[in-house]
Amino acid sequence: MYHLKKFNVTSGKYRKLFSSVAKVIDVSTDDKTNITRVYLQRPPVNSLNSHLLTEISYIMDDLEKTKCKGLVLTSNIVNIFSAGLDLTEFYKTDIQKLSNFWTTLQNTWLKLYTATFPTVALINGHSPAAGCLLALSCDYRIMLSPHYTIGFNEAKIGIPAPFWFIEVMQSIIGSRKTELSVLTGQMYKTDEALAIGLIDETAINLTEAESKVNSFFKNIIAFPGKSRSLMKKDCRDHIVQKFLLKKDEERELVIEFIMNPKTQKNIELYFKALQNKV
Ligand SMILES: CCCCC/C=C\CCC/C=C/CC(=O)SCCNC(=O)CCNC(=O)[C@H](O)C(C)(C)COP(=O)(O)OP(=O)(O)OC[C@H]1O[C@@H](n2cnc3c(N)ncnc32)[C@H](O)[C@@H]1OP(=O)(O)O
Repeated sequence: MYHLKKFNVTSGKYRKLFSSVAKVIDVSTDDKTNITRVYLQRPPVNSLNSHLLTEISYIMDDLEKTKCKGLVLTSNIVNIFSAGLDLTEFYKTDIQKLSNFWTTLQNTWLKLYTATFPTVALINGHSPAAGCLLALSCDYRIMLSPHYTIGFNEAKIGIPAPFWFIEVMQSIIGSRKTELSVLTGQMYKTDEALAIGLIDETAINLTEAESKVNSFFKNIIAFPGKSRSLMKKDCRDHIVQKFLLKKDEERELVIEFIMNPKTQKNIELYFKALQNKV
């Protein structure tokens, strides 16, 4: 359950706006700029389960209502931005739970992708699969170097990345690079990601990253009217419309695919490999 609390913890630069019972997210807003920082903090690896996705979804709703001027999406977990979807949501589940989970993912993604305010991903750790999607769905990406990786690795698990994951990547790095990337399940190091345009800037530490985040917002914050958000809508609308058209059909395909015993076996093996890695 998510609560909006406008309590004034104003001792620091930021005032706390939100709190959630399980605290899988921390949120703070700069009083002067009305730019909000959302920190994912679901141990151990910020994997996206129903609860975390629902929290993100509520926050997106609240930020739209409170006329947020900008969102910075980042992580409070050391070395991890997000490990992508929580694979336990796929493993030994039932149709109703899976259906609810997928619907939550779809709805939450749509809110992030169509946010009317500017969004920046400060990628301060590894970002595979749906973690990569979160970052790609923001308007701008700044990633810490050199140790982290980002990309769609779904091919390696034996589950296809959904068409809208692929189309978002295509809109950023183009069709050929996306095809090469998803078919090989390639994870890119920070500098490689910059070279193919998957991210916009790199930073050697958090201080430099924050300074780049501030420059991004400084450039656009004074733009008058709604022209920026209208153009963002135009740039993304072809993906959004296709997504809305196919959303229900896709959920059924996902259920069929994930519930298949062969897929369950692949997920089990992948989990074992994760646990046994040296
Ligand atoms: C036409 C038909 C279409 C049908 C389509 C069907 C389905 C579509 C769905 C496809 C979409 C998928 C998107 C996804 O996001 S799938 C998830 C992909 N994510 C990963 O593969 C990440 C795997 N994890 C890692 O690579 C690493 O854990 C790491 C994130 C780089 C962090 O490494 P490290 O710091 O070394 O931590 P550990 O590896 O030791 O992990 C700690 C702990 O966390 C567990 N874990 C890791 N990732 C996940 C995860 N995604 N879900 C659940 N649990 C995860 C890991 O097993 C460890 O657990 P233990 O401590 O118990 O060992």
